[in-house]
Amino acid sequence: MTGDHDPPRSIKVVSTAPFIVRGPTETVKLGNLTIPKGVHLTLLIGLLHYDPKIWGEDAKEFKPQRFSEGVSNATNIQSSFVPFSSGPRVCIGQNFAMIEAKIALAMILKSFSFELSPSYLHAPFSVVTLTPQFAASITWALKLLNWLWFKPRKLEKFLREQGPNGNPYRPFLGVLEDFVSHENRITTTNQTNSFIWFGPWPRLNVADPELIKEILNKPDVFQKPLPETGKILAGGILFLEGEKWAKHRKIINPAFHLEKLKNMAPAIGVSCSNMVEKLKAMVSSSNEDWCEIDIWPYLEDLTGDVISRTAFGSNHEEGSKIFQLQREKAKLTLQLLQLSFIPDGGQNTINFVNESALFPKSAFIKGFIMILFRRYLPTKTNRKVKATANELHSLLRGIIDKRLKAMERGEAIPADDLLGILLESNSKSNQEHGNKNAGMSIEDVIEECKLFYFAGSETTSSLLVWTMVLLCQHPEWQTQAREEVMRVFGNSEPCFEGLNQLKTVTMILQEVLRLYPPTPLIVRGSTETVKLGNLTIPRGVHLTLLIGLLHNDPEIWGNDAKDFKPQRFSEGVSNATKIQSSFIPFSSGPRICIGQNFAMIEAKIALAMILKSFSFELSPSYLHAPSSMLTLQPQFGAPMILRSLE
Ligand code: HEM
Repeated sequence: MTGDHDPPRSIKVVSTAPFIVRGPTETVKLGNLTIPKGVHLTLLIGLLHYDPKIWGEDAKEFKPQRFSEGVSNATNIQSSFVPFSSGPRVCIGQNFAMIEAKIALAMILKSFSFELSPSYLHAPFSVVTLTPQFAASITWALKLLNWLWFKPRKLEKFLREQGPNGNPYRPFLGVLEDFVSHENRITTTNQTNSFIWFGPWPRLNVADPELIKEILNKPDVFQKPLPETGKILAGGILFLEGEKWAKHRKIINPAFHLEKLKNMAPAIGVSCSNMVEKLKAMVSSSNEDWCEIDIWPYLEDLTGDVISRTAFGSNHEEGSKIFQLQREKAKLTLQLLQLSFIPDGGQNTINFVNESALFPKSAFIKGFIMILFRRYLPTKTNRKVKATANELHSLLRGIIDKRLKAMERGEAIPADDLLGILLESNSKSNQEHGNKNAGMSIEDVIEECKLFYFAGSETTSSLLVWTMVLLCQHPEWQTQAREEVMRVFGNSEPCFEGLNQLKTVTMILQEVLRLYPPTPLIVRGSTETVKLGNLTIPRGVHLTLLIGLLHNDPEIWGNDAKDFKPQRFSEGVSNATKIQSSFIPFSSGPRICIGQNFAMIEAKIALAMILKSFSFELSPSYLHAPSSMLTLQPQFGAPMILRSLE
């Protein structure tokens, strides 16, 4: 639009053609009519040009001489000749078109005389020139159709021809039901050769250790599908890819080096000892020497508190507030998903092959729809999620700004917490590249801090709770672990140096990670068509890496695969199975969990402190219901009877 005047605000273009269409953006008066928004007006240029009232009785005749005195004298009604439209949006190319037409005509006239062939049929018809807007709508409609129907059908055919089986594709809620009933039963006997539907994407199950290894070793080819859905809960490195991921990973890595973690061990100890003190107070306030407590919320609080302390050190108070807000936000968001398992009937170990737990489909579908519209519907929960997210963001920004200002003033910033190490590593990266924007932006740092809570607290509390449950179910291992802790630490507080000597505790934690991996499955999608084993995987197929199933496979772990036997790790992880890379609770390859050492140190300190202070057994009210939403959690908590030992 290069006219001297802007088009009238109340009329907007709908399309251009031999006729022109307009639609008012608000109710307007037009002559005697009131035209509300939503009514389209077809401006019939053709009819106008043939109108005898305007052009005379010979309106339909070819009489160029009517223009002999110029356009303005050709009719008595001005603006009746609008082949190029009129007003501010008059055709910008009218002169171009006239020049071109004149040159072409002049050359033809110079070279030829011409007459109509007898075969000529006079049949002018109008081909609508699509406006970009119109074209875009059609393109989008076709894309949508392709996405929802043609592509899934093509992928399905492609997969079936190669062997894998699954339910036929049924768009919309049909495929959701498929997802619900299959994914969550973690299902069927022939896992690896089957797929389920997740929306229009087929998800192929993979539980072969070699294939899983191959997938995880090629993070550029096998990336996280739908990172946007993950970002609803957290941002940061977990959902980054390519160069940005590599940059963040390099900057964050130093924060998780062992010598840094060693410095964080005392802070972890403080959080653990605070929790133990609270539990002791509960026991001593009861009339007996024991007390029934649901240990799950205590462990959730513990791992959040540990991140608050280790991430923000001196700003621990603000860190705790951040944790509360983060948890509130995650809970509100998960409320929208409302997913849950029905208990599996009190089995001793979760059985990933024959798991009969089911999601209530209606709750799932309702939750899924709600999350889809989460950003658009101003529901009470949505508004609360947004307000919480804003508060969280400004708190984090406040802490980071304070630290950055201190750095600018040349003050020594605390470099023994995750945030300090992150900022230090970031500023090193800026210096190395001689560019103050080479590292992460403040927004990036904020996202990474939020991710520490998300990735680090639910996972570690999951490990701790299942460890306690299994130690209740196998009291002989509880006794052995306690004896070891007492041998190593005696009456002193557990410290970093002693953790390496906790062989039995380590074996127990590993066996729990095998049977109850906090992240029982991870998903990838290929960025291009690739060979994977005997299969060709086109882009658009998702791959579900069934860590839980892999950890329970009798062919890998033996016939006692489902039993709790920490002794299988007595010679270390590499000797626990014949097939290497079959134990991957922290994933593997370049994107292996950055916090695995952190998690193990935290779990050992916490467990050592609990074992020193209490003996524990399951309460009769305990219901064994491992439920996997994002991490494996006890759906009905973990009520236990704690007896004080000190
Ligand atoms: C028992 C505890 C934990 C388990 C079982 C666990 C498991 C995992 C797994 C399976 C992944 C890979 C996810 C994927 O690629 O889709 C992962 C990634 C990650 N974990 Fe952990 N995690 C634990 C604790 C932690 C802790 C304590 C932190 C930090 C404080 C942490 C931070 C991360 C981060 C940042 C990533 C993303 C790494 C990347 O993409 O490069 N995790 N974790």
